[in-house]
Amino acid sequence: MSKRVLVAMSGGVDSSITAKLLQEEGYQVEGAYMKLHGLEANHRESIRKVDKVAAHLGIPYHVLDRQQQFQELVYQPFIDIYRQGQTPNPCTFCNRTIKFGELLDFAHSLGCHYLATGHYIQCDGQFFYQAEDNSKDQSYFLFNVPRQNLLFLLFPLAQRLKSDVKAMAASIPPLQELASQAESNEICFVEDSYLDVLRQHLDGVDRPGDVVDETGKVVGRHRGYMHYTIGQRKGFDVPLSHTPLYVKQIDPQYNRIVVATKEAITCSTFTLRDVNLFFDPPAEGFDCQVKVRYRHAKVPAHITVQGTGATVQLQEPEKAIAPGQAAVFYDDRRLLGGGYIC
Ligand SMILES: Nc1ncnc2c1ncn2[C@@H]1O[C@H](COP(=O)(O)OP(=O)(O)OP(=O)(O)O)[C@@H](O)[C@H]1O
Repeated sequence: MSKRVLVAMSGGVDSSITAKLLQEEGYQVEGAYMKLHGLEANHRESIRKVDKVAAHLGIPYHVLDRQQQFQELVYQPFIDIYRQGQTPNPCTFCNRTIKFGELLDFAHSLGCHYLATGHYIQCDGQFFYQAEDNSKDQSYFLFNVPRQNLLFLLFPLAQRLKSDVKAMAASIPPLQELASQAESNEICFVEDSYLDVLRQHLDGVDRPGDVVDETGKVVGRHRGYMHYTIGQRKGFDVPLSHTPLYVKQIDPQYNRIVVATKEAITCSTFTLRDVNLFFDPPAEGFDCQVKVRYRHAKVPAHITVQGTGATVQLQEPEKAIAPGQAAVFYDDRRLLGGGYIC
């Protein structure tokens, strides 16, 4: 009997082609759409597309309401972390707890052997590897998936280029509308700016405050501390400075940001919390390459793990080490794990 797979279907082109490819490979496919955020109109439109794709493929699909879990495990932490003056990475929370947590449990409860998504990532059951299509590689966001769950994951787009996936959809009449739609938002519940989301829940998002230098001297004004991320160079006003200044520290208690020169914001040692690894690390630590932001290049580093935390020692100092963001470890294209910057 063919193996059963649950495909996480968003109504987008990637997961629709994922379902099609698996069906062509002989899997018995069913879909699942999850209601995560509270944007009802978006759900209606997405479910309409899932329904159309499922009808074309002749597969059943489930609509799961996971709004409460999403609120608790992804959305509220996102708000809390910004309020604390840090920069969260909500997709990594969702991937750990919902997409590759709850949804995998649901797949197993149905009797499916595997869960598949339209992520651009490779997986051999033990490790993730960066996708063939570098421009779409989503490995950074998957560092926190529970290690034991990798055995049950399938990613048919691993070796594909986004352009080929779109071309494939464009050649199938019921999927054509998916091929031409714009890329989905980076964060599914942020329609325009993350600040609009924060404004719905917090006072003071746009409360101006002082910009100070490293000695504490007031040198300018800012628009509200939640507008900033460590390493940011724009969006605050320091009238008398002739050198470019960057955000070095965010002080939510006094609604202040500390700015400094580029040299002063670089650092080569920092610590991580909530570390997740796909292998057992040696006691003396290990060498790897680290990405401290999604769009940053990897840099060589040595990692020492202590309990659920770790210390990262970079070979060369980096700027913009932002608390709340993920530091993700690689061995060339292989993803080793990562943690959240303290
Ligand atoms: N609401 C959802 N319900 C079920 N699965 C989802 C949902 N949102 C995303 N996914 C799954 O997670 C994958 C990656 O999500 P992401 O938001 O990065 O979408 P994407 O790269 O634009 O993919 P797609 O074109 O399938 O929307 C999707 O391909 C899909 O398998």
